Amino acid sequence: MASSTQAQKLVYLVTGGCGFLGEHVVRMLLQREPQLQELRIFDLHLGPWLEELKTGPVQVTAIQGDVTQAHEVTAAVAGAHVVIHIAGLVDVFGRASPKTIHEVNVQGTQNVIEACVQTGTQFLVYTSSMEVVGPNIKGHPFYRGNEDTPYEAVHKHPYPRSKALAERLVLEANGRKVHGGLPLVTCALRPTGIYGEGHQIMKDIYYQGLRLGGRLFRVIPTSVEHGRVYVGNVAWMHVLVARELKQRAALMGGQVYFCYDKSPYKSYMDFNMEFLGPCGLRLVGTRPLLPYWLLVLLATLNALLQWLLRPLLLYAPLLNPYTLAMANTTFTVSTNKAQRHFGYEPLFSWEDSRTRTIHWVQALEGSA
Ligand SMILES: NC(=O)C1=CN([C@@H]2O[C@H](COP(=O)(O)OP(=O)(O)OC[C@H]3O[C@@H](n4cnc5c(N)ncnc54)[C@H](O)[C@@H]3O)[C@@H](O)[C@H]2O)C=CC1
Ligand SMILES: C[C@H](CCCC(C)(C)O)[C@H]1CC[C@H]2[C@@H]3[C@H](O)CC4=CC(=O)CC[C@]4(C)[C@H]3CC[C@]12C
Repeated sequence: MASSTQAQKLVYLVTGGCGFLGEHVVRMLLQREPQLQELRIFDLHLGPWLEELKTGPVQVTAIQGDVTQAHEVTAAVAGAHVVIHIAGLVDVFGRASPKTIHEVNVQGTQNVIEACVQTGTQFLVYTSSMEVVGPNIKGHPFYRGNEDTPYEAVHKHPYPRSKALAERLVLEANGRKVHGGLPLVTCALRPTGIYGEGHQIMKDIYYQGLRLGGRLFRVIPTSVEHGRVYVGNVAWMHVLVARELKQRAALMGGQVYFCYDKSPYKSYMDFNMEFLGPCGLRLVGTRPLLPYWLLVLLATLNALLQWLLRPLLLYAPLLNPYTLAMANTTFTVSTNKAQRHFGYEPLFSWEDSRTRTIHWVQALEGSA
């Protein structure tokens, strides 16, 4: 395979390229990566929108495949210069089993690493998550933290545990010799809660509000702040990291970067209201309408019901002990590491991000 210094035209592979973040990364690469010759999009489920991309100057190759199948991953990676590994099972609601989450997120990532090593692909960018740090189950706040802030990361839930294990695999693989003798260069991006066009949870909460007569009810105090980042800026960070990793391997290899932008620090629901408010929803209550102990009880009941009903049906409501703990724990980042290491500045201002997200909600079917 040609090295990046010889080749002006590059082959990128994006795993999970048809998901919420993946689609934004794919579109951003096509718009803003001039060195791109071929873009391979690997996903379990290919989206019909891929067809419209195939008429442009860059060769777009859609590959239906499963990251848990090593041979499928190796075939897709062979000949790629850069792999952006986004595919993952994002489940904090108990829809998938812990085993499946581990297989996709950990074994899938191991397969991607081994495929790079076997085929001689030198650059690997991994989409990790803020969840590899926290919030932890003890409810310790992480307030305006950065990549070096000490924090007691305790992972009991299968999703954050899997992301933490996978991130470690990626970072430990930095420096391994790939086929041909060159070193593998890896790094991991840790988005906080991503929002923007295509965000399924935002959509679910919006429809829930419509069903409740245009109202949502406050259950978490405004004082609990939650880190959020616009999907367009997360995509932009991926494009930049993938580009700069080739030039600044010594500095960036083996590093982690939080994904951040200028989105305001707010509670999860107050933040969502920035978009849902202009779309006709109202958040009832300036303080939580239910005492916290009652929420804990309801969340525990939901978990019990999920377990009891599992043989019959999948009961997976938004509220469970884990999501309650997440929503009720301050976790915000304040860092400029990405700016210092590879010149990242958010591409979209907060105003742009907000407007784009509002337009997307307004265009949803059944919108008020
Ligand atoms: N949504 C969020 O707020 C955050 C997400 N992340 C990470 O970003 C990545 C993308 O997340 P989203 O776009 O939100 O999720 P998503 O569910 O919309 O996208 C994940 C994509 O991976 C694909 N996929 C799942 N299992 C696969 C398999 N076995 N083989 C091949 N493809 C498979 C899915 O089909 C989907 O297209 C994930 O790795 C997630 O852990 C990190 C931080 C925050
Ligand atoms: C669903 C939660 C909000 C509803 C809580 C309720 C029922 C009490 O009102 C969401 C609160 C925090 C979210 C998570 C957070 O943004 C971090 C994440 C990172 C990821 O890598 C994946 C998604 C998520 C776990 C995200 C999921 C929804 C929340 C738990």
